[in-house]
Amino acid sequence: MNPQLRTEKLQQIVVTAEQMRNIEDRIFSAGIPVAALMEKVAGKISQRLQTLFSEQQINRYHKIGILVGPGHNGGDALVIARELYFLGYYVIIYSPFSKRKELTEAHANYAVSLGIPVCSNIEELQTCDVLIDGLFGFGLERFIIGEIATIINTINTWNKFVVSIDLPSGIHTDTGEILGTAIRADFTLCLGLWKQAFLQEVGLDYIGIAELIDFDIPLTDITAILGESPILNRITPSIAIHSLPLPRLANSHKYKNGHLLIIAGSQQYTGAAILAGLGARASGIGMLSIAVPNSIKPLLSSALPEALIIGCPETENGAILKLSEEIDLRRYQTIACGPGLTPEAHPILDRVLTANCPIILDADALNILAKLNPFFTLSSRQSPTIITPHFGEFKRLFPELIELEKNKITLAKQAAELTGAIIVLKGARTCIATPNQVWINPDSTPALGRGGSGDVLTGLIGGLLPPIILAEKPVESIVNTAVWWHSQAGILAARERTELGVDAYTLTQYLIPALIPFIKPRS
Ligand SMILES: NC(=O)C1=CN([C@@H]2O[C@H](COP(=O)(O)OP(=O)(O)OC[C@H]3O[C@@H](n4cnc5c(N)ncnc54)[C@H](O)[C@@H]3O)[C@@H](O)[C@H]2O)[C@H](O)CC1
Ligand SMILES: [K+]
Repeated sequence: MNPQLRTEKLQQIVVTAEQMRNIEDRIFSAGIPVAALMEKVAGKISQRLQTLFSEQQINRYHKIGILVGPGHNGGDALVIARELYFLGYYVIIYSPFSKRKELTEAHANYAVSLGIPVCSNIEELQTCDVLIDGLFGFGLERFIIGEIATIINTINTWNKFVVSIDLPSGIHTDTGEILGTAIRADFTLCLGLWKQAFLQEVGLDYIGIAELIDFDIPLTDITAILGESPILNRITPSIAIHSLPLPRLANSHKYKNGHLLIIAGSQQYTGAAILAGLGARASGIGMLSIAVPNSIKPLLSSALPEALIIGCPETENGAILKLSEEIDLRRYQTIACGPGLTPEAHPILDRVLTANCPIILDADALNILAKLNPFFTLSSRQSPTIITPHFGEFKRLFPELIELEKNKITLAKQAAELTGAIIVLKGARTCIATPNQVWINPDSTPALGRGGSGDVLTGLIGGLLPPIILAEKPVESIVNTAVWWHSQAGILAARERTELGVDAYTLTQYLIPALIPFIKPRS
């Protein structure tokens, strides 16, 4: 297989500890000796460490401490210690365990025979410039307590540059939970396949920058364990780009690119409607209509001159009372409803739920939905429904699920199964769940954690959907695209303006620039 295609495919795959073990068992039964695989893997890590060290201006005069655990994560660390030693680095080994797995023990003995220094007291590592964490990998099976916990806590207080092998020691491979305590890494080199922990939010602050080290696991072995269409997937740039309605047909016109209706805003939250409109603008939507309370129509018209702004009767407090007579829901390929509505706009949700096109419900539409028996309401819909809750909104919608389950990925999947809706559970690792599959957006930025970001996303999803509906393609892939694109815009904006400089309006201005590097110009 072409190496680029392989890399692309691997970036999409996610495994649990059990699945990794099963895949590993298959390759061991096929004939590769465990020791040979460890050499190969640790050799690749050593190569990557050399480039990483030079990026970090770490040279052979710096001292590198190697933390060695009892299992094969520790074995990897010892092979790395040996390779770095041969390359001329100043390494020192520390292994606070009386018992080690046989192969790990053999590598420890060999390292000693070579004269690599070993220390017996954690304090001796305090003079190191870098620490390589090989205490535990995916074999961590219980809480870390006692002396090992103290060692990890001590290391964390030093603020050294730490590179973890496979996972930061102490992180649960599947849930990302901290099992008592965990190493706070600056960099984590995940081995072979992405473990679920990297897509969970709880462990993110411990993982640092994460990178996958491919060690040539045959794709057939991966497929044998995960199946042809795995349930859990990572969104990759090429998957996201592939679903965009590009290039446009040469004879395209506005109606071919679809018509979106956004129902949003109130006197209190005018900006939410504008931000959703600007999100939709970046999608390239053919026709954009925005229904708002009458009194804010002039503001919307000046912010979005290309859109058709429809003023609606409003309540005393300036929320939409009912949709204007001129709105015929059959005219749109998608309706996005919610940003800035306020709960007073509750009568309009009943009407939106009757629409025969895909609908996106966000913000106040979700708060209103929470009071309407969400399971029944959503599962009664015939056309696709996309809901975009953050965790707080999700809790209000599905309190029954939260009582039984903590894992966000599982929660989103359960909600999708029970409602038939596409659940976009927003956060640092947004997951998009349908009844059959879950996709996770693996890259984002905390810069997006501020008011208005979600309104932009709702508009963007809304604007991307109509051409997909007209082309009769499945809707979920474009939802993934919108989530990925939105966070790429945040990442680019944060890079150019710092993490403080990404207000929601600025974010809308980065949507197109974030896409440009990924799009081939029409030749
Ligand atoms: N994926 C692969 O194909 C390869 C993985 N490699 C590396 O091996 C580890 C997994 O190795 P394993 O020996 O199964 O597990 P660990 O090293 O993570 O540790 C298990 C070891 O630790 C003991 N233990 C577990 N929990 C605790 C605890 N809380 N306190 C104390 N001790 C604990 C347990 O009893 C075992 O003895 C993987 O991550 C990779 O780094 C291969 O090198 C290459 C192929
Ligand atoms: K580790």
